[in-house]
Amino acid sequence: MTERSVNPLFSTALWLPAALASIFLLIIAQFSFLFFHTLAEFFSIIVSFVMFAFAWSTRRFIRNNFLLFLACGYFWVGALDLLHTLTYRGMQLLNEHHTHDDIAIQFWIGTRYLEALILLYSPFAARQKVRGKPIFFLFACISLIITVLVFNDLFPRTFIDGEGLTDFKIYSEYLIDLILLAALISLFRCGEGIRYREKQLIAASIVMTMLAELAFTFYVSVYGLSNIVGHLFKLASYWLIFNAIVISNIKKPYSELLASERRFRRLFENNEVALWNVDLSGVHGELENLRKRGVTNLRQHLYENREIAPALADTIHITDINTASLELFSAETDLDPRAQSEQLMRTLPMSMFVEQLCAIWERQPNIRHEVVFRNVDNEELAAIVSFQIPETILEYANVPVSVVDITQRKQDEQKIWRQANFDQLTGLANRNYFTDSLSHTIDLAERQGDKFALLYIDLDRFKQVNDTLGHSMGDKLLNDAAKRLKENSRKSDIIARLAGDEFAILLSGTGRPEVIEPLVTKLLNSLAAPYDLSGNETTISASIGIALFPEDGCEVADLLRKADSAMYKAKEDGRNNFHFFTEEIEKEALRKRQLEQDLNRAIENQEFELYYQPIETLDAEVISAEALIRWNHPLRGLVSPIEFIPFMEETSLIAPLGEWILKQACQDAMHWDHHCSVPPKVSVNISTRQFQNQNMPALVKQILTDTGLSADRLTLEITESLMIDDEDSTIHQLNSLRLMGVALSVDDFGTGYSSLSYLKKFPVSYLKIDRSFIQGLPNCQEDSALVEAILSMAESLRLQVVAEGVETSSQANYLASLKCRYIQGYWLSKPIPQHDFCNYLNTKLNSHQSRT
Ligand SMILES: Nc1nc2c(ncn2[C@@H]2O[C@@H]3COP(=O)(O)O[C@H]4[C@@H](O)[C@H](n5cnc6c(=O)[nH]c(N)nc65)O[C@@H]4COP(=O)(O)O[C@H]3[C@H]2O)c(=O)[nH]1
Repeated sequence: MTERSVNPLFSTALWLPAALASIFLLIIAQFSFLFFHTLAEFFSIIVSFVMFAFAWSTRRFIRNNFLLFLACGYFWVGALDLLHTLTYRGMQLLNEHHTHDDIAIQFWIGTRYLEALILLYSPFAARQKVRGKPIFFLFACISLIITVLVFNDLFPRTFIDGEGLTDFKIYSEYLIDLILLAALISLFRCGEGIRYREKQLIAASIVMTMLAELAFTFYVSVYGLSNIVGHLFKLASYWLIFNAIVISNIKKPYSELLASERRFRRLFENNEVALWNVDLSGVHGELENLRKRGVTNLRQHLYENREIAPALADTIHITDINTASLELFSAETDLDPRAQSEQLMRTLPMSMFVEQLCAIWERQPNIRHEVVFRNVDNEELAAIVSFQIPETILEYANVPVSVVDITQRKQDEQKIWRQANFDQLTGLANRNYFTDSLSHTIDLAERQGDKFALLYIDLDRFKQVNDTLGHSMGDKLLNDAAKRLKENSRKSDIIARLAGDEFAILLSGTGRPEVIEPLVTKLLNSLAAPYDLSGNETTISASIGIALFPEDGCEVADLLRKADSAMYKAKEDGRNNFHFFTEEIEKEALRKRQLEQDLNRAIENQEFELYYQPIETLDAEVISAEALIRWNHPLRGLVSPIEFIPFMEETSLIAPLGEWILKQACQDAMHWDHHCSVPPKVSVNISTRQFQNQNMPALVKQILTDTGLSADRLTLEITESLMIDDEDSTIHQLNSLRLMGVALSVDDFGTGYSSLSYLKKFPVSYLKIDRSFIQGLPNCQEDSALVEAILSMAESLRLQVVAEGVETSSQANYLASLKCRYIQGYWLSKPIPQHDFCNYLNTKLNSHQSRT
């Protein structure tokens, strides 16, 4: 309900006392007019003084300018009314000269002018800043002037005995009524700062005063009826203004307090944050006692007297809790909340309580703690406990403490932290956590002069397990390997999975190889033991590189890199091995890094060039030419592919270079078409990596289309290792190439794997007997036997054979005697630059033709 909708003028509580008082005064008037007059006037005088007392004493809290202005004015109105009452005829309190009708009425008129003007100006005062003392002084002066005028007979006559009221008196009353009318209008038009309820009551009060003034224009005798009526109106007017100013202003703070209490109670009850009202007065009292006993450092005192803190904790009581608190305490709501809260309080950590005591002691304004504790169901909870230290002693009895349950947030944070720092698959630390720990261990070891070792572990040929048994089995193996690493390490060691099949261990507290070696051997042995992958028994080995702190480095990246390089060295040394980092490894790694940079630049600057080595029949007919790459190094001159091809195969650089070689070789073969009468085929070496990482049939098809070379002019030289991989995708790619018409040749035949069964599966056309078997011919019996066996096997499988590395005529003749049709080697020609190869072909053709 709005304030405007309640009209205070219709309230019985307002009119009933006024009506009763009027009846009472009317009865009195029948017996003694003087007594009636005195009572009626004293009522208004008391109202005026009470108004002033109330406004003056509350001016700093209420800050109501309107009220203060009115009250200051009414104080002096009351004072003048007192003079009016005391000078009334028959009062006999002053001497005879000063008590007669005219003097009392003069005071009356002067006072009413003052009152009317106060009411006229008060709405304007409501909008200004009113300073009490000057205003009070101003009204004091005006009242003094009126008093002086009246007592010195300087005030105009208002009443003449026997004649009645003078014109001055009557017209003054009219004028006062006019001023009051103006006050009424200004109250509603200008009184913006005044509450509507107050306005209504004051307006009614003004109307009553106006009626009173009118009544006072009628009497001839001061004891006449109109005088009685006028005084009753005045009584009503003062009663109304008293209600407007005093009662409503006294009621207001109480009703606001009540509303605010209700608001806060709602806020307390319906708050989603757990709120406890805690009685800290006991604690406060005890702390004050300690202070009085001369304790200056509470923390120190509590440390020296351990029993104090728990004793103080016992003085704390929870006086109130809200519903959110109940949820915090227990899932079972029928438990006694107060008992639960007391029990919960006891589970809060004492360290937190000591901190809070110190904060109260130091009079810190706010206290905020993150705590972990157990609720009545013994569940672990995390919460933020916070409260404000009260300003006054009284408030210590009721300190609101908020307890925000952050258990879920903590769990989420923990989960996120685990995800960010631990490997999901194995539960080991991840690279992030490991590098942080490494950095921390370095700092600590530097300060304490400790040593430690960093182990970099890589599983050998893990990819094969993954590819053959599938990723889930690969994951299981990684998991089992991680378990074995954990089982064979100390608790203090930090074990991490850095990526894929790479692990690392931080062995703190030891940097001595004689201690590390047995441990690493134990790790290698445990990793090499068979794994049961859902029925498939699999073995896998590992290679471990070791870097030592501080000998090998004092930086995280440095140590990791060096342990990694040492691990590669262990792999090169035959796997299932470990290697400590050495300077030589570093140099080798540096060389490789340099090479990688150089090769990258070489690809960009097109520093590569193709040479061709002919493959011929024994009667000198060039049937093909093998493309062999050379690197025109700006400083080193021509660099052999032996130096860089294996390295490029390790990195991803082989793909762009292999593509360039294939395209260039096809273009060169097309060039021979135009410059040689019998152009040969072209043979291009393709590394295993290219088949694994690229779609070779698509690439070959694209290049053949781009260059215009027909597929039957192209032979791809592949290694045995590619076929031994026996992957579906490889078989598929080779079949596609063969179907396109591209011939396949097995390079370095005989050096690879013992099983020859792959020859049945793969669509190969040529076998190239490795140079190492040709070198011993014709004298070495073993080589001769092997070459003979290869030739006879090839014949039965209908495969063509090329003998590589033929350097002498005796080798060539011997091969001819064995019916080997094709040969390649320095005996025929060394690899020739592309721009000279046409000459070679033409010369060869001429001599072949002249011979035939
Ligand atoms: N001692 C001796 N050596 C002879 C004789 N006849 C040929 N050679 C050398 O034997 C290598 C034959 O090539 P490969 O076995 O495919 O072995 C090649 C091949 O595996 C690789 N390679 C060369 N060019 C390429 C290429 O374009 N792509 C790829 N992927 N690998 C290539 O580099 C290896 C070495 O190539 P090169 O140094 O050019 O060495 C060539 C060649 O110069 C001989 O009578 N006596």
